Amino acid sequence: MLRLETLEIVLDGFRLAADFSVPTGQTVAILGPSGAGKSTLLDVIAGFVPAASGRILWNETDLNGLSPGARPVSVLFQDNNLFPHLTVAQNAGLGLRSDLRLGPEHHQSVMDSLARVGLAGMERRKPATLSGGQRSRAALARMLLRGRPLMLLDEPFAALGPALKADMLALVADLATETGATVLMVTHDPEDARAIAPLTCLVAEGLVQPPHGTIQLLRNPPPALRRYLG
Ligand SMILES: Nc1ncnc2c1ncn2[C@@H]1O[C@H](COP(=O)(O)OP(=O)(O)OP(=O)(O)O)[C@@H](O)[C@H]1O
Repeated sequence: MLRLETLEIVLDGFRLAADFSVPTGQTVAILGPSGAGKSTLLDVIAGFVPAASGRILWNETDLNGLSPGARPVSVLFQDNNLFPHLTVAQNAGLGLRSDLRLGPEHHQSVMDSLARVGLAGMERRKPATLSGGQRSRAALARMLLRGRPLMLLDEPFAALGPALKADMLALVADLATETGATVLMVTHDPEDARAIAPLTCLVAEGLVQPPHGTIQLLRNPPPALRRYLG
């Protein structure tokens, strides 16, 4: 279980508070206005930004003070964070070892993960030769290989067209089910939440609200969400 316990984030004039739990294996959408703090929340959980106070617990372990690499977390950003000079297989392989010293068993895992995300046969390609969707798939393969139980997605598919985005969301949902991962996904699109996240946290007015049922929340939005949805 992920627990944010009286968590407070303070950055210059910006403040954000959170106090709730997410059960293991759940997929939660993080929805809210621009500048509300959605990305900052993920950055704090991932360890890129320190919390001002409170605890971030993963199965009773406090993550505060652990470096990003030591946390049970992998992050997928919109730009996919692929290295242009590395092949698809090498980019994925970074999920296993950051120095890319991979043995034969690692190579097999890389091939398996690329096949799982639909990139079989593209192992030797460079990111620049891939479509946007294929780049997202390569980043997902790396995430699979990292094998971390907490997946943080920051608007990963915002640049993709609707059909491709739907495919990628379905792939994320399948991978989360297969691996039992807990997923927090920042999105601007309520339809993304509806598609794969049974629960949604609304971020607005300095507060990350505890997860609510997505369908119920969107059917009967509180004032802050109604303002955001327009
Ligand atoms: N390193 C930082 N130092 C100071 N303020 C910051 C820093 N990073 C983010 N902020 C501020 O924190 C607030 C929240 O930003 P954040 O990017 O988390 O919002 P968001 O909800 O993800 O927005 P968007 O939907 O537009 O991506 C903003 O006011 C931003 O300017």
